[in-house]
Amino acid sequence: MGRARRRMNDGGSLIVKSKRWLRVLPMLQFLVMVADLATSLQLTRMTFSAYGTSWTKDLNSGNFNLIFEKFAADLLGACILRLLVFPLFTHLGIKFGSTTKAADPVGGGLRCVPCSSTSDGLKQPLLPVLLATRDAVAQEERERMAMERVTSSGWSKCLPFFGGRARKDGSGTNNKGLKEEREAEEALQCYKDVKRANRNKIAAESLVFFFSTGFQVYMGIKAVCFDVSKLRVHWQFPCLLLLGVICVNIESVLCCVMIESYAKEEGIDKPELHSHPLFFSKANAGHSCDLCRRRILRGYRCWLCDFDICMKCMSSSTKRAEGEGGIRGDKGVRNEKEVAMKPTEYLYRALKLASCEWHLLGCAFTCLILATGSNLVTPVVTGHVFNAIKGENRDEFIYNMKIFIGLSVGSGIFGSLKSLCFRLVQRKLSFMLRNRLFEGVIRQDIAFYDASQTGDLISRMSWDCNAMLQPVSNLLGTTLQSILFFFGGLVFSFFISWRLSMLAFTTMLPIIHLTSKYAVFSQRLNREIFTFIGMANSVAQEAMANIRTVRAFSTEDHELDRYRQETREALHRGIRDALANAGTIFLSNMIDYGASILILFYGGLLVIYPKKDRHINIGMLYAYLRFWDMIQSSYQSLQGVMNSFTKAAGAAQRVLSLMDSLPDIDPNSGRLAEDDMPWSVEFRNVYFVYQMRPDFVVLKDINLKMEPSEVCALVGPSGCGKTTLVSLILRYYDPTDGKILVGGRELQDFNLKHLHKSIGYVSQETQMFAKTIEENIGYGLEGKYNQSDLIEACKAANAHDFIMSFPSGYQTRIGERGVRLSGGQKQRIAIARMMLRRPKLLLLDEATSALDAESEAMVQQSIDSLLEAQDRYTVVLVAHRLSTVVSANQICVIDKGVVSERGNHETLMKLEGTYARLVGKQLEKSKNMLYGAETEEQGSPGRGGGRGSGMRRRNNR
Ligand SMILES: Nc1ncnc2c1ncn2[C@@H]1O[C@H](COP(=O)(O)OP(=O)(O)OP(=O)(O)O)[C@@H](O)[C@H]1O
Repeated sequence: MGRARRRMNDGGSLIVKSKRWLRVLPMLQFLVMVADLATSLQLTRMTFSAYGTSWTKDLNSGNFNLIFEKFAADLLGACILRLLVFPLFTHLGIKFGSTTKAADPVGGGLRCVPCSSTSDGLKQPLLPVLLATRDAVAQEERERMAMERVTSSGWSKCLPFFGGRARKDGSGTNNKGLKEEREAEEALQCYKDVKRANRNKIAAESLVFFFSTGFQVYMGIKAVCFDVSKLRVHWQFPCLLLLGVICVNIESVLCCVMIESYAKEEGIDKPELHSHPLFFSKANAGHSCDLCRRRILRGYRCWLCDFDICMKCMSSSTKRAEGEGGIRGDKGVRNEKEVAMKPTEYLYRALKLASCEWHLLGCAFTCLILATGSNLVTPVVTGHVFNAIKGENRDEFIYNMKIFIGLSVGSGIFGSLKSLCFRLVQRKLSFMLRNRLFEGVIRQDIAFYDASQTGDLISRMSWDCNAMLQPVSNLLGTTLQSILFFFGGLVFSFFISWRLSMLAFTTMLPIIHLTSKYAVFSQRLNREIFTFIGMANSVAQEAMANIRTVRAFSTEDHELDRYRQETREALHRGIRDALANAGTIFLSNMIDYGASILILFYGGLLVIYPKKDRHINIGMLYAYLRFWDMIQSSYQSLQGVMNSFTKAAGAAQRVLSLMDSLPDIDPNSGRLAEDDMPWSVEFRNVYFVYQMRPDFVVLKDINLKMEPSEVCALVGPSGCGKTTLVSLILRYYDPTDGKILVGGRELQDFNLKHLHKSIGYVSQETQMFAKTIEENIGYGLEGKYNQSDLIEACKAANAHDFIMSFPSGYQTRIGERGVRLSGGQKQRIAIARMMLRRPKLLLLDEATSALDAESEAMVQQSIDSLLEAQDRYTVVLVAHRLSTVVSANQICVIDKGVVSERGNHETLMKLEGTYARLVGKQLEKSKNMLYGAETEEQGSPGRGGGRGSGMRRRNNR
């Protein structure tokens, strides 16, 4: 971590460490206090020089007004009090608000382990995994033999009494359960400590704001009472007073920043699990762990990017390797630190994105400045109009009205032009961002999809894109406008009446404090709401995708409950947010109205009872009120932008991290496959481990050669690794160890996009698009085939006839994932799709598994004709039905990830090994089924047509 940190590991507790930049804060505070003291000294000196020091005389004469004015001159006293109070509260806030314990009882000494590189994560585990597998097998064998010994000696009956295996297992689980329970208890205790510390922090900060408001009120009263006409230089007093108010504000803000920063709750750094600090939280009750997907009651949470992790995964440092979520390439989980986003970085990226529309932006900014300028001058002109009305001055009235109309028209035109330009920029950015994000998603390695959920990705593409872009237009439009309004309003209002301003500004600080506290609270709640809605969407998406299974098992209510549970959680948080929002609005409105009352009351008095140094007219009072509104609303909108800005930085990280992440297997690099190259495929000492199952070696030391134009069949029990071999030829994954050669050259040297053009693949699960049949068959070949090619391919796949039986023929739309077709029809379309591409290397992974006997016979016929034309294709055939593979040149039997037998049908039958056993079993099964079907047909002629025909079909298979 680049940040300078001092960490102490104190028996599982974490002492808060300082950051170098924090040392600047006390120095800054000291400087501001010196400036404050100097200002107060000067103000006091001026007051004494104006009034003299004989206020005891006034006390005797009972001139209390004068006494107060003189007493109010004692600004030095207030300043000294500030110098004591602010540091004291800061100290108390840091002392009692510090989280000396981070809620990490489970982390122990693990948390600081640096993650140097995750890219070698896949290479490393292989040896340990192999050793662990060997040990596990040996252990299992030992246990089995021990059990056998016990069983053979007749002790098995006594097992329950002697405990034996059952007791061992039971106690193990118990111990584990107790440990987890203890860890959860400790985490909860730490969490309570952290909560208490947070409460202390908030109390200290509130006291700081309370006192600073008091000091401001004091200065406001002083401003109202003080008679500047007694001074030789009139403008010095208000300016110094304003400087004093600014100092008070800076001091109180710095105090709070110091309390927040020094007593900040430090999250747990576990870079091997997540790139941001993690915080223990009870608030994520109901969330799912992003690694194991289990629901969690208590766990750890990243407040930056909505990452949740359960206690169990938190205590395991290797979980991330097999956990879901995160960005993962073919070489393992990406180190997200590389793309971690700070708000400043976000700002830079957002502006960089927007910079391509510089001409629109330039136009928008010009319009914005013109529109804001007109809006700023309008209240003053309105004031003059009122004054002209009150003074019944017709010429002045007409003159000011003309200016007013001009300003209104100008502001309207420039305002709408500004909105148009910013909106256009936003739309164009949205278009660009979405396209780039989809490009970023679709180019990821297949390993990325093994660990991702479609719902999450879709949410990134919709919610996160919106959240990221929202402040871009706000930032460009509203922020600048609000800044101009805010400072312009301040300057104008100060010029109209500095006394009113000093009085009115006393309410600013409490409003800032209130709204900023609410913003933090609301931000947390809103993040949780987003998470719950995302989870509800995932539930809905899953249910809709599997609607047939849902209907078949009548689990609609169950799915509805799951959905409702997520939305209910979102609702509860929404209600809490609404209540807090209402409370904040109520309080800040009250304070705001208080300010307006003060302005109206004191301003009204100034209008009604003019004194020589403190008089304003009715028009200016009206203008002042308008400026005050302007300041208030611009401040509120600035705060809104800041909130969405922080939110957007989180969303931007999720979007940009995906956009920036390049796949480990780059499909565009490498040499092009020559047309006349020999299409042999060779596996040399290939090992393979799936990232999501790092403890299981799927392929072990595979050595296999498929000669050009040869048919190589892969057979073996389910789960032995046949499909994995095909995936490696397609380079969905790179082998964990060893090499794959195509045409004698390493597969990794080829340009994958080009290579795939020469490979035809029919997968186990046929994948269709919600398009027409023709579009599905010609997928990826747009315009590169003619109608006769299409029909020829379909005839070869025995698909032409059934396609023509549809009223719209090749233009029939087949629905999402091809739901309007049968499994067999889909498989035939997939075969036609493959044939149309005229591939050199055919990969058929159970290409006929979904076909009925008749269709299978037809498709088998077409595959046979393909296979017969051996001089054209090299074929890798995965099949469970051994009848399909009899004629293959080479049959490889894969068993538990190794090639156990190799040869043609005759050779393997002579070996009398696994293959012969598999063939025997299938023959026996077929015979039994045939026999069963026949007896059933004979025994119950009445029912024969129904059940018997089904049995016959299975038999044929
Ligand atoms: N994406 C994946 N992530 C983790 N493990 C996987 C993944 N795909 C497959 N596996 C595991 O790898 C092993 C081999 O799977 P594979 O699909 O290659 O088997 P197969 O021989 O083709 O099986 P079948 O004949 O049933 O299709 C299985 O144990 C499976 O659970």
